[in-house]
Amino acid sequence: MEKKWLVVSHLHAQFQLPYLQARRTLPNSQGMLTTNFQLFTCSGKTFLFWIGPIPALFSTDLQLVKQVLADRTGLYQKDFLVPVLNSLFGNGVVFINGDDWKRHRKVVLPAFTHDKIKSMSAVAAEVTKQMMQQWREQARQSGGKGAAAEIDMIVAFNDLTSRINGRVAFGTSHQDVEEVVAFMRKMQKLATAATLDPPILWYLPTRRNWQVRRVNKQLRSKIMSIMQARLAAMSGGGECGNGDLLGLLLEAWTPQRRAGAETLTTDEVVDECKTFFAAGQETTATLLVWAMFLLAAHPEWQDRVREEVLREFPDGGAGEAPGADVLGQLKLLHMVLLEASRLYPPFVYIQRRAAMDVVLGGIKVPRGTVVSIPIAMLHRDREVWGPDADEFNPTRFEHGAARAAKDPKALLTFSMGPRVCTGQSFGIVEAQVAMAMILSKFSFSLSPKYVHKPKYLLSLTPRSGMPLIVKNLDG
Ligand code: HEM
Repeated sequence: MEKKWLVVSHLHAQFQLPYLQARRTLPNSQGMLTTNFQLFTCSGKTFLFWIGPIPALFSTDLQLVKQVLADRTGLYQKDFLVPVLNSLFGNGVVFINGDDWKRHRKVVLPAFTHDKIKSMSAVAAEVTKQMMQQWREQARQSGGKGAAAEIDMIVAFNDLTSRINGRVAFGTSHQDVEEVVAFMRKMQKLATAATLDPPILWYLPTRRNWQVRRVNKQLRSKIMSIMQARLAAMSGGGECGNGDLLGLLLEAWTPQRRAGAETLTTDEVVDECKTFFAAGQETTATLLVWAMFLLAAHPEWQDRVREEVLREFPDGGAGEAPGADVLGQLKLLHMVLLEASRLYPPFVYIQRRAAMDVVLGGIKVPRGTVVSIPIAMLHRDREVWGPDADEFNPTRFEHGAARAAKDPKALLTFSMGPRVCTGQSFGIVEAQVAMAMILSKFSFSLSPKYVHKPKYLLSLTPRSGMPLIVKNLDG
């Protein structure tokens, strides 16, 4: 085949769509996803579109996608296409490249060791216990039959993961943690709203852009004050580490970068704090929301998983964190989480930008081209996942993620290759702990008010909330 730009002419109408509009319309619902996917399969899996003046390849060709994600030579780089993401993540490990990325990754990786995940699961259990207490109270107050309450899972899980991530990042005792969390949530809301603006507004001094700057400044000064307080405690003979992310970052902190050393500047420490929260909070909340939705929509699976939880973790509601041995036995729960993350991946798309001219899947790709990787669509490819790709079928993960589809790397919830999610185990364990505890004490079903209309902004969430009727099993 001649190597040239591949332009699928009868998708011309789609090229006209501004990129973000396309982003909003493509994965809107299960039906919409399927329709668009058929459009792609019948017209080739890769096409060209434009983000303003920037050419972009959109591909559902798994082999091409793997070639991009597995690259270790720096051919495909991360890039902020939406400037507000810069305020949300800063120059943290998610968006930087090259030697800077290696240096940052080396500093933050110890935050994700087995021991750290173990202490995180204790925090997750404690915070989940508090949330369940609120649910019980709401059920009691509703006075409804069988002590049930309607609870919006989006609100509940964003609150839960904010508190867990805030405490894991900054330690459990610091009074400022709640404030940092509130600023981060504000920034996330502003960033989400900004993704809907026409791109030209991203660069103009709009009211929203001023707000972003203001909140970013407040956030930075709050993180700085936490850093100063920790340093003061250290100079008074206290512990620097505290075992949390901030402790690790402070160990690597020098106000000036020293060449060749694994050090972080002040701004880089602040940005890594923001990144830890921005990369891990909403993603894990989204995974929990969709897992609960799927179990509410498939009560037979809810019963099966609850049975497993009660067998392996009879003390679930008492608030003890299930240990690694218990989590290892919750196989059905793990399968359900993987299947939820396949059908509703929190990151619907990820992107890279070609750092030089390359040939990708037989297509000549000029330097600067964006490669857009639609994880949600790849996860529903019937050729890869089988004819039931659109169905909820956790048993496909019975023998692990690598054997669930025709290609062992087909599950891209956490991406793959050198830039794979560092918080993968963290997010999964957090979700396992919360789900195990909830399942052991509550049953849940979809509220009649629920409307199935997923929308994708920064993550894939239900457009009008996720109200579930939650029933206290203890009556
Ligand atoms: C269910 C939860 C999560 C999902 C679905 C998820 C998904 C992802 C994906 C798809 C990427 C790759 C992004 C890209 O290539 O552009 C990524 C990267 C990353 N994630 Fe997660 N993530 C989750 C939880 C977390 C948590 C809890 C943390 C930390 C607290 C975290 C920290 C990171 C970091 C630091 C990166 C950047 C890695 C690098 O570029 O070297 N993630 N995540």
